[in-house]
Amino acid sequence: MINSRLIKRDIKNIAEVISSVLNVDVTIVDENLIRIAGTGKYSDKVGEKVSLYSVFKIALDTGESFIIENPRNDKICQMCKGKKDCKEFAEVCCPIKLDDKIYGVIGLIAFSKEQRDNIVRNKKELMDFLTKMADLISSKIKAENKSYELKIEAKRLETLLNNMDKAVVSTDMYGNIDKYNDKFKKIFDLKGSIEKENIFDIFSFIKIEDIKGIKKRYKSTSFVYKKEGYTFRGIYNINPIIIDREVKGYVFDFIDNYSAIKEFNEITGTDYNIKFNNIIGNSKLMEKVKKEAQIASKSSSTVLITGESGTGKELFARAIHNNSYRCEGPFIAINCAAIPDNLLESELFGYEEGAFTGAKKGGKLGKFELANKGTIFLDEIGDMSLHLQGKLLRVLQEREVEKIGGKTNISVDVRIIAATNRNLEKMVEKGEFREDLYYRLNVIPINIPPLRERKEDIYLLVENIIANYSKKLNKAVYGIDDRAMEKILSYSWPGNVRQLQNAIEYSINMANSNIIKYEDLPQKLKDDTKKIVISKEEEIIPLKDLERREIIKALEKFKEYKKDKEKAAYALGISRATLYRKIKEYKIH
Ligand SMILES: Nc1ncnc2c1ncn2[C@@H]1O[C@H](COP(=O)(O)OP(=O)(O)OP(=O)(O)O)[C@@H](O)[C@H]1O
Repeated sequence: MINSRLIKRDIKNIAEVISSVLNVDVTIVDENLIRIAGTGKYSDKVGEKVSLYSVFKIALDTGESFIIENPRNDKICQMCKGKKDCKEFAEVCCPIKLDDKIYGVIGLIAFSKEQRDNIVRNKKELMDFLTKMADLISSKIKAENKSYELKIEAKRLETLLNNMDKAVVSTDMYGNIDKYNDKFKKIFDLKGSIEKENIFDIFSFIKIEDIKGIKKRYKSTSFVYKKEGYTFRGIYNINPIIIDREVKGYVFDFIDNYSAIKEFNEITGTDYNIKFNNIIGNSKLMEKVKKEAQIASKSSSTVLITGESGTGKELFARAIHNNSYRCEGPFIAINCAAIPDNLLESELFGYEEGAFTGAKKGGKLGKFELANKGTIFLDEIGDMSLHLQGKLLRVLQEREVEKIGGKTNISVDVRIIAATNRNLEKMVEKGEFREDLYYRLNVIPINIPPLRERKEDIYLLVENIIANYSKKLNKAVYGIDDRAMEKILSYSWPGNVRQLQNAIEYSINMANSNIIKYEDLPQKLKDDTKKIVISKEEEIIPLKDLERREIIKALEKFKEYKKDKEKAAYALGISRATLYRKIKEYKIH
């Protein structure tokens, strides 16, 4: 389409050149037969549509050039509506072609015998000249199309950049800025045009020497940006632009801590937006705990959740967070038993660049900093070393974090929810847990009772778990038969809800009808009958002994396997960290 004003002006000039060289009137129409240029008699008719039954239409349709030496008598003129009134002495048509597409036609009209003779005499030269003029117009259209495409491309890129969640900026290989999105200026509080400014002058945390010639993505480095009282923390990546194995520039992307956590949670699927009504159970005991937790969610005091493994401590912690005024902030969970002590320290408190050999460039943000304005969930707090307990106590008292190798403390606004399945009071008595920390943590205690103490909840739990897992496993299992349910109700569930979930998942996998039958249940559950019967006849076995025995059994069973501990923990319905802890606790070798 010949749309732009610029190109129409060029075409008008070309029409005038042709007219003055050949001394004839010129008309140029576009592909819709609209006159886009005209000289002499036709100069007033620009913008009008020429007849559908004109020779222009034939030139458009056939893509052929032709000369009509005897208008009215030529066979082309026979279908022309204006034949009767035609005053033309000759006519020449030359299509404007570009890449097999016809964009219009140049037409010359002779209104005198002299003009006609001139045309007929110089037929060949005239055609060559017109073809060249048509090519000139085509090249202008081509350039125009290209610039239009580039404009669309630039707009598309700009829209794409501005719709990204991240702040993005691109530079040449020396760090001179060429493109950036709105978010980039916004989050770093940059005013006016920053084009051609050097990124290394804006950010002191990135040095050209560090990235010069890097050929791989420089990933997930934390930064602190400070500008006139404005502090901004986040994570950045540097992506080199490589052409023919040479670095031609860089694209930097930045994300603030809060969005980074949100993104992480979305990717890992951990940010299930748990609310209190997602916690299943309507037993009196459960209703009471939920009520307590709901009250706790409205306060900012520290919460200590106790309960056996798999009772839903993390679930409650999430529900408390999501029901609190901090719900828009991050929820960061960390398992204190799963990480070795020295790593746990840097995970929790972070470190400064150069704090120790092997410390990452740019340092590391600790979970406390990441959880700023949100909640930190310290799971298995009973497994934290005394040294770290001291550091945690300082955070609770001062609301400040001291980074490893850091010179200044960073103040944080974080709510702490701690959880444990160990008896902290006993640990305090034995000197294994700091008493002062225990009281600081135990401001709002919440105890989740084990499943065996609230068997009424099992009905609802089973119903929900079946619905969830049959969907997940894509199996049409809708219920459970009485015998299987009886078994489930009589079992003691040392691994609580997590173990129940595992058992139902297993049974759905085994089921070959729409309902779970007794035969589909895990062997461990079916075997349990015998034990219960025997123990009833003989003596009551303490739960701890039972637990120890089952753990040994599971470890024996999987000892030849890869990831034996993981498999044993799965079979027992407890987490790997809990298994390790219990191995230690029961002194199993
Ligand atoms: N009342 C409940 N309603 C629904 N799901 C539950 C309930 N209690 C626990 N669960 C589910 O059981 C599993 C274990 O729960 P969670 O991880 O919260 O337990 P935990 O007490 O923190 O365990 P651990 O001490 O081993 O870390 C999760 O999948 C959780 O969703």
